[in-house]
Amino acid sequence: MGRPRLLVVSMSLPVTAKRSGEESWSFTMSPGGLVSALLGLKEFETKWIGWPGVDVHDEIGKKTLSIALAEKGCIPVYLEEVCDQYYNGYCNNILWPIFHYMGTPPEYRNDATITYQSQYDAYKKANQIFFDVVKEHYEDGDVVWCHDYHVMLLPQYLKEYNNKMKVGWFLHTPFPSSEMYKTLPSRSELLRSVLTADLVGFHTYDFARHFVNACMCILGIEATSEGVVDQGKVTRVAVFPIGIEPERFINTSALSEVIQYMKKFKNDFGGRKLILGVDRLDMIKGIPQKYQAFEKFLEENEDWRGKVMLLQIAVPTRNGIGEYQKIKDQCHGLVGRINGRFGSISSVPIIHLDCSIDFNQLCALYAITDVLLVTSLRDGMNLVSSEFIACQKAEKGVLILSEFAGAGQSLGAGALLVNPWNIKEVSAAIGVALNMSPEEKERKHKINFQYVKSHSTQQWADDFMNKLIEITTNAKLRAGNVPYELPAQDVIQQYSKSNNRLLILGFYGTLTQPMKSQERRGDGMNLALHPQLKERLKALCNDPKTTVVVLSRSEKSILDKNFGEYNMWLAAENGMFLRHTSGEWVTKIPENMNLEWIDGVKHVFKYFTERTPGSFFETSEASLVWNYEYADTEFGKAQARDMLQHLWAGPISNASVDVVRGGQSVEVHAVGVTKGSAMERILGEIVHNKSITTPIDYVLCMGCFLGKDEDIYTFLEPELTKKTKSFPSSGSNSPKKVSSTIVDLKGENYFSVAIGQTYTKARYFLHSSDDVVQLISKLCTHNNNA
Ligand SMILES: O=P(O)(O)OC[C@H]1O[C@H](O[C@H]2O[C@H](CO)[C@@H](O)[C@H](O)[C@H]2O)[C@H](O)[C@@H](O)[C@@H]1O
Ligand SMILES: O=c1ccn([C@@H]2O[C@H](COP(=O)(O)OP(=O)(O)O)[C@@H](O)[C@H]2O)c(=O)[nH]1
Repeated sequence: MGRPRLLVVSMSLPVTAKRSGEESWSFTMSPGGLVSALLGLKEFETKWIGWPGVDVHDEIGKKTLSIALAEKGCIPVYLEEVCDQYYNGYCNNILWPIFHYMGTPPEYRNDATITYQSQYDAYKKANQIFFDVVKEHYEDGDVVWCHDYHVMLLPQYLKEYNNKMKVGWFLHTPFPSSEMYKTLPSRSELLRSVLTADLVGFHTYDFARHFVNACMCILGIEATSEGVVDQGKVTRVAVFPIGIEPERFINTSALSEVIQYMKKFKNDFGGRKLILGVDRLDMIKGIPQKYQAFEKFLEENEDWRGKVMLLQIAVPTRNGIGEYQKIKDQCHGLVGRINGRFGSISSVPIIHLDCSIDFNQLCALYAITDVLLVTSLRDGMNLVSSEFIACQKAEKGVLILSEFAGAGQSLGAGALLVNPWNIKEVSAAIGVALNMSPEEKERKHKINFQYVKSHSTQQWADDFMNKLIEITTNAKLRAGNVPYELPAQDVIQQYSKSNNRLLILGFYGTLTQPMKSQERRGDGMNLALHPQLKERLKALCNDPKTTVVVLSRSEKSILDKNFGEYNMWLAAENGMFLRHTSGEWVTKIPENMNLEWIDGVKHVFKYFTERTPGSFFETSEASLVWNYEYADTEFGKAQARDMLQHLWAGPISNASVDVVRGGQSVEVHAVGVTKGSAMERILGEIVHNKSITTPIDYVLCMGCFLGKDEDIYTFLEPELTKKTKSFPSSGSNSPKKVSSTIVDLKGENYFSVAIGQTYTKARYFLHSSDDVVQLISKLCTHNNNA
């Protein structure tokens, strides 16, 4: 199968257009790492959709620019009147600062036409325009790869239009902690849209974790090991650290023109050691902090004055935004002060250039640099660091790298990592770098060079695309496996044919009334059997051919109260305790299970229950569940998030427990306590107790279970039970071998059913416990007729 065509969508095209005549256009390369990185995508047939950097209002202009761009594989998106409020406003004045921990900017007060809402409206409109262009150029089978915070609504628009589209979204900036993200007024809509993509990618694990946390805290949805699940739809969240195209830098720095530049620059710098900075002139890059640290270094190291210089390439960016003007003025002020303090007639310590530079010159500078100084206050990745590593020659330079750049995680081992806010620390690192031995420089360089060489842009893109294709292909396969609505007729037919049936039923959400029709209670929930089930269940339980087990996370007393009068098996606390209603409870807690954490957790649950009206918690011997279903939803979510933080910081920090964040609950239990893992013990007990001789030839297993408990559905899958299972016998710790003939399941006599969810390992689903009532009624009718 050939590679699919790739539609890359990003705010900016790789080239910025400038009109040079009515029908003619010239182009320069757009600045920034996103463009540098994506230019490396050589192995895909790619069309790049984005803004050409200019507004074009006449038809001739639009047409000629489209033609000129088509030759470069680019398709223009004209943003026209929304451009300013979209790009300068919502993207770069609202999302950018929040994503980089610079806080939510206050609304403009002096211009009533520019409000938070007007900028968000422009954002929506612009995303709609991007969508229109994608729609026009999309061909069946294409992969649409959306880039960055500028197009967070695009995945939703695309999926609403055509759910079969393969859509990925990658964020090039940090994704902040949910504490910061939640200040964004449109936080939920943006998250929900991004979650419609098939794959969501980030540069680092921290960013991915923050994103998943935000989804859990803000949308109240469940996280899985692979991503997040929202209303049955799984969105994969994964980490893909971007790289550069190393050969491009290695080869360029070997060009004779570049070698000439190297000689020239060395000569120009008069033998002084060179500290280099290459950044867009952006607040996040920490350029003022860099200057302050260099000033401190010069202050404290008189010997180095006149022997070292800092060259800062401050690439112009986002000039339409006031904050970017301010940072420019601030930098100029600092440079003036420092040069005034430490300069001489023949030289100044800092050269600050407000411009881009030619690629060959950039490579030459990287090659002769003694120290590359990266002081980003926050940075998605920072490709400049990798580019510097790739251009090094025989005499190696040192990388000083901010721990707040994504690159800190990849290149930290071969760099001097610093906190850019700590001026003293950065100043000290400058000293260490300038005095580092050639051997140490070589050692550090080697580590990083290996990394840069082996983590190219192409590799990054391949990894993302392969994952996206794998996911969408599996999703297609899975689509065939999506559970079917339970075929009641088959359930009854098989039931009537069988002689030894096993019914495993959950309680909460399965045998209780559907949530909405239950009364809200302030004092916790009085879990109660659905009133319409009482008589019917009794009839089933009394059928000698049928064994009924209620397997619940609830504690013994709740099951006693609801089911004590029925002829059935009760498995409380996910199978930790078991009894037939005619007998006593038997403990199934493994002897070595550590339960010391219980009291601490109970304390935290009590604290939050008292402060969250409508919430309640269930406590049992090996697990606790805090439920906020009847509390205010938003407040409950926020409390759950705080609660988790308290738990991790205290009572469970070293305990072997699993913490499961359900839809509207937090559950803590000893590691490995799942319904599936309890099945062996339960079956062993039943088989032993009933002295079963004929195999179980019918299983109906229904529940509204947490993801971690869905192992119950697979435990009895006919394929798996073909193998011999060993069940521990009653009162003995040694497993008793029970042959697979104890359960004789084939495809048609095994029904695993998830209630109210379609993202499940179960074969079938039912909408709600009302359907369970219907089904059990039908089974009873069969009993009566038989
Ligand atoms: O297009 P601009 O608004 O001028 O900004 C340029 C780009 O800045 C950001 O780049 C990020 O992407 C890099 C590559 O992944 C990463 O190394 C860096 O840390 C980020 O800041 C922005 O995310 C892009 O959308 C802009 O095009
Ligand atoms: O005059 C210049 C100097 C550098 N760069 C490039 O800008 C990118 C900066 O990427 P980085 O990831 O470091 O930060 P970003 O600007 O994307 O935030 C690098 O590829 C640089 O080579 C540029 O476009 N023009």
